[in-house]
Amino acid sequence: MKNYAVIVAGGSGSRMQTAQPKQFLELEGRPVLMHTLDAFANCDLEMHIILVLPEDHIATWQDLVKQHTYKTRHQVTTGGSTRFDSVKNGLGVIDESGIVAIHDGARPLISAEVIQRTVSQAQKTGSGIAAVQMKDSIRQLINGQNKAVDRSQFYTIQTPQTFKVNLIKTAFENSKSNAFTDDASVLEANGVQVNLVEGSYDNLKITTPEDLVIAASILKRRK
Ligand SMILES: Nc1ccn([C@@H]2O[C@H](COP(=O)(O)OP(=O)(O)OP(=O)(O)O)[C@@H](O)[C@H]2O)c(=O)n1
Ligand SMILES: C[C@](O)(CO)[C@H](O)COP(=O)(O)O
Repeated sequence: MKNYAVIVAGGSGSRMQTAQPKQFLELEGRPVLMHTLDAFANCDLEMHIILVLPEDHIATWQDLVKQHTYKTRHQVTTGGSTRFDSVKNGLGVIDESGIVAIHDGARPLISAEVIQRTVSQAQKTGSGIAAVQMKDSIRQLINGQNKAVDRSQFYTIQTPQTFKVNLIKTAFENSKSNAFTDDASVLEANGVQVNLVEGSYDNLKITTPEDLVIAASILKRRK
């Protein structure tokens, strides 16, 4: 069965508040996205990598590829106005059955172990979603009052979110909304229960400026 990775990097990174979208910013000497793509290229699953980029930043990426003499094989397609639309465009490139790992370009610290865990689970059950248990105490707002809740009942959801291709393509095609923040929710809304696997606390999403500092220090620790 063929393995695909759809790396979504079609966002504008508004919360990062930088001139360039965060996926192109430098992290330990290379753009964030190159770390992300290489994690999939080097994970021993022979993945066909599909990179989803904002239409108006394809030239930015091409310049970076030249500047870094970047050789990792990948296919580029354009994103849409929401994450859902970008994933749908990425899935649209795939015309064979197999397994697809959908991953945020903005999660450059993903490890081979977590990728492999999601792929194995998806091969067995149709889906494998990286998740970690909450570490903080949490409270829920109910009718304006905040109430303590049992954190052992809650997970923080990450990517990769990995699926059998036919299952997730059908869910995206059937969806009437594009307001989902992740792919597991699209499958669930199509009536299919999703399966979680252990993610990693290292697998942070670069969202606000301090995340870049934390990511750089994790990469230094790995050297
Ligand atoms: N239209 C969009 C929006 C988001 N993404 C991607 O989805 C991932 C997770 O989204 P998020 O962190 O929210 O990225 P942005 O939308 O770029 O950030 P922000 O919400 O701060 O603007 C990122 O890799 C982002 O590039 C995408 O491919 N297409
Ligand atoms: C898909 C995701 O990374 C799972 O944690 C997340 O939902 C996407 O990020 P956003 O900031 O909610 O767009």
